[in-house]
Amino acid sequence: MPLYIRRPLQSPTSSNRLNTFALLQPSRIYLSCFASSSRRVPGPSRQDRALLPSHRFITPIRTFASYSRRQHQAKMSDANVEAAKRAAARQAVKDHFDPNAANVGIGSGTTIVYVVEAIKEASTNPAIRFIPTGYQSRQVIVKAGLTPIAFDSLAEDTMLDVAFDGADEVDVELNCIKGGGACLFQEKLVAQRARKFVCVADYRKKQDRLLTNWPTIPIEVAPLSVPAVLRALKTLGATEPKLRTTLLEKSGPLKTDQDFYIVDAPFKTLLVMEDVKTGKGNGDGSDGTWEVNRLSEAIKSLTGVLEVGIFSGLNGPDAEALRATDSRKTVTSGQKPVAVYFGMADGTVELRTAQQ
Ligand SMILES: O=C[C@H](O)[C@H](O)[C@H](O)COP(=O)(O)O
Repeated sequence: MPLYIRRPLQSPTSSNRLNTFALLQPSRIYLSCFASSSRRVPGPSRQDRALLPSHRFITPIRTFASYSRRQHQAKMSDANVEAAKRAAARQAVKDHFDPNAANVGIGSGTTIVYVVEAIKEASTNPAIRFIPTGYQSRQVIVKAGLTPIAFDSLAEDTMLDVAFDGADEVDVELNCIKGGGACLFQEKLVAQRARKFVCVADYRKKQDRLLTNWPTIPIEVAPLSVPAVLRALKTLGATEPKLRTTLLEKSGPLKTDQDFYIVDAPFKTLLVMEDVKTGKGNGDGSDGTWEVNRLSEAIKSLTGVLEVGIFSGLNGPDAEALRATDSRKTVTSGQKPVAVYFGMADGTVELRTAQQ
């Protein structure tokens, strides 16, 4: 149902109060702004009313005190999230970074900055080579005074000792959604090349199932294929897949480090394998439910899709063990983390590991 709300645009004073009407609809936001002192706040215009056959009109009375309290709470919660990321990063580095390592993968995003900070505190050994997963990741490595080396400079048989990265959401089986910051292809390359992938995140990312809090699956797509991929995603059950634009919408679609585009596809909350075993859904899309691995494969098979932002299947050590017994060498590399460190709101760090 459309929602008609009024809210202050800035902290109100008795002489000059800025109010705004916002009509929130799924596809449109109407905004009208006016200054008022003591005069009565007008309701929606006739034109707006025509657009709103069944609107709700809410007129909250907001004081300066409640306004600044909200701002203060938002700042506190931002600080909380950053503290959570830092705590998780420190613990992950303490447990998984070996100062004698040869090659270490470094992911992208805001959390990885704390991982690099903790690595730098543990060692600045110039012999350790850090493999970035994109432009921002390389910048973080260079700024920390560590030694970056491009992924394609690695000898073919060289495995990374460990790769650290963030995630947008993680489920109980350690499947991850990644790509919220438009990095996923190089992150997957690096995770698959690592003996172990260690994920670091804050409490908002810790969920039982994927697509619980995080709304969409990011997919990296060749620009030419975007219309066809959008259509195909709808047939797979994505409700309203969208091409991601830059913050300044008029600048057009957002480009990845590969000069590709990102499509964000919303699906119903995904099932884990256990859900399919216990009859919670077919998990193959036939009844509207998708199991994580099945959806990842279905999206990856679309022409024009470079990579999908679901990290699932095997983890590094499991892939290694299977490969040792696989004479045909068909086992693909692991891409799932062996451990996920979640910084919690109360300052503690929770650990989910592959064995749990
Ligand atoms: O595209 C970005 C990457 O997949 C990030 O690792 C992911 O979005 C998590 O980012 P952040 O640490 O900023 O939450």
